[in-house]
Amino acid sequence: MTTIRLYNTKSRREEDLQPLIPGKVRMYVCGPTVYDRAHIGNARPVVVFDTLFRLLRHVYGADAVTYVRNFTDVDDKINAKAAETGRPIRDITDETIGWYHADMDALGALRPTHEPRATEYITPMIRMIEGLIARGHAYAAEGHVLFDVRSFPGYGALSGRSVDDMIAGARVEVAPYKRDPMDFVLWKPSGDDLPGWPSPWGRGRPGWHIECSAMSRELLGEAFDIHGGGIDLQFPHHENEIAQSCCANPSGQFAKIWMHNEMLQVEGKKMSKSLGNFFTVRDLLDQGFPGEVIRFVYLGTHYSKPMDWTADKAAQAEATLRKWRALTRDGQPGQVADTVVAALAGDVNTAGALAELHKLANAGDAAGLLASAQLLGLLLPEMGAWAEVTVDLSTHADRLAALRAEAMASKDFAAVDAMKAALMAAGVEVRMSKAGVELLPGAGFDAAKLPVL
Ligand SMILES: Nc1ncnc2c1ncn2[C@@H]1O[C@H](COP(=O)(O)OP(=O)(O)OP(=O)(O)O)[C@@H](O)[C@H]1O
Ligand SMILES: [Zn+2]
Repeated sequence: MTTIRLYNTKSRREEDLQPLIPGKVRMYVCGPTVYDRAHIGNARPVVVFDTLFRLLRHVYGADAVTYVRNFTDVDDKINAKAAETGRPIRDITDETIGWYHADMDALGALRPTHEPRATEYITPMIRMIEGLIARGHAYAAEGHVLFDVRSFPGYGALSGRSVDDMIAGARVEVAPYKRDPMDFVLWKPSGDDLPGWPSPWGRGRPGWHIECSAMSRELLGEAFDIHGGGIDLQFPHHENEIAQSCCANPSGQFAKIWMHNEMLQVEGKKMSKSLGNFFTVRDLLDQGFPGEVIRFVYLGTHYSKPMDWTADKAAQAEATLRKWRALTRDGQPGQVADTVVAALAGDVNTAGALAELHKLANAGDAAGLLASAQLLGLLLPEMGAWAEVTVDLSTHADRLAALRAEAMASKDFAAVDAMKAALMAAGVEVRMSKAGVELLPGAGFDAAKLPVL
């Protein structure tokens, strides 16, 4: 059986994946807080861990892999959205989950085995908090329950920092009910206008971190193989998850391998809602970028490296996929190439796997290309509709060539420039050379926007 090697953020080295239960793999990935459309940064962990999920299913068998990704549907940002819009919280979270599914399906991401909603796991959260209090790791104060960070010597091990360094570096909330500024909230009180559940500490709601600890324990057990998420979650979220889970279940070891995807950036900064420098997956799909093209762009960069979205990368991805789709159009998938599996098994080296796909295409191995690309979530039959669009742009090309010939004589290029701009606005790639005029439908092509001749 193929050995999969993964970089473990916790041990800071690559490790062989050796499932705790031989032959079965359990993976948890932190999912979205549902109050708004996912931006393309939020989609990066989805594609990364979907690719790993597909590899695990290939190596261990589809039924041997359990993948859990949660929905955080109780959060102050959701409450704020409800207050701002006057809409019921459940409407907002249901609608956002529907969008999330549609957008991530469009990127070829398989649905995880379980997608728990935090609000359906309040009882296990309360039970876990009670356990933490009983073991002396948490304390109740003024309707809140706080985790006592100093009670867990391993705090900071994931990010490699001491508690004192963290206090200096983080913006920690100082509150009168906290024994230590680093102590974090497990439970907080809710007024009548906010969502709340009865608890031993009064009506209230859970803190964010306890959700993942409680849901992973319910669905995967006290110890499991892989925990993933964006690197922005390493501290404090994952550090807090480890503290909660290890203290509540001292015999378990929680997650064995921690994986973190680097950030999708805009001009060197993390794409994020708070910075306002974001656009959504839906924006790209609406502009006509096929989901498959977006996925290909993500796969071009290793998950541990920051990446930018550029139109240039999308154009290259689209050209490659058109070629591969044409090559594999009438064929059936053959064997997945060992070279592609080997690349992915080396810490999910997706860029390396794409390089192997290029080799298969160059060798004319259509059946191998199709099977191997599908392992990466590409060239799936249900994602190919966009590539079937064939358009005849020859009339437009002839007209542009004629305008250019006139302009050469008159030295007035205004009409050429206007026609070129109109074609580009319709998503047409315009290539003009001495040899002639070539027009190709590009990313975002929309026949309805073509200039009328
Ligand atoms: N720019 C980004 N690049 C890659 N992953 C990201 C980026 N921004 C958020 N993520 C990841 O998206 C997932 C969903 O996170 P969540 O819904 O909490 O988004 P968020 O962090 O609130 O977004 P924002 O930072 O824009 O407010 C997490 O795994 C998080 O690490
Ligand atoms: Zn989490």
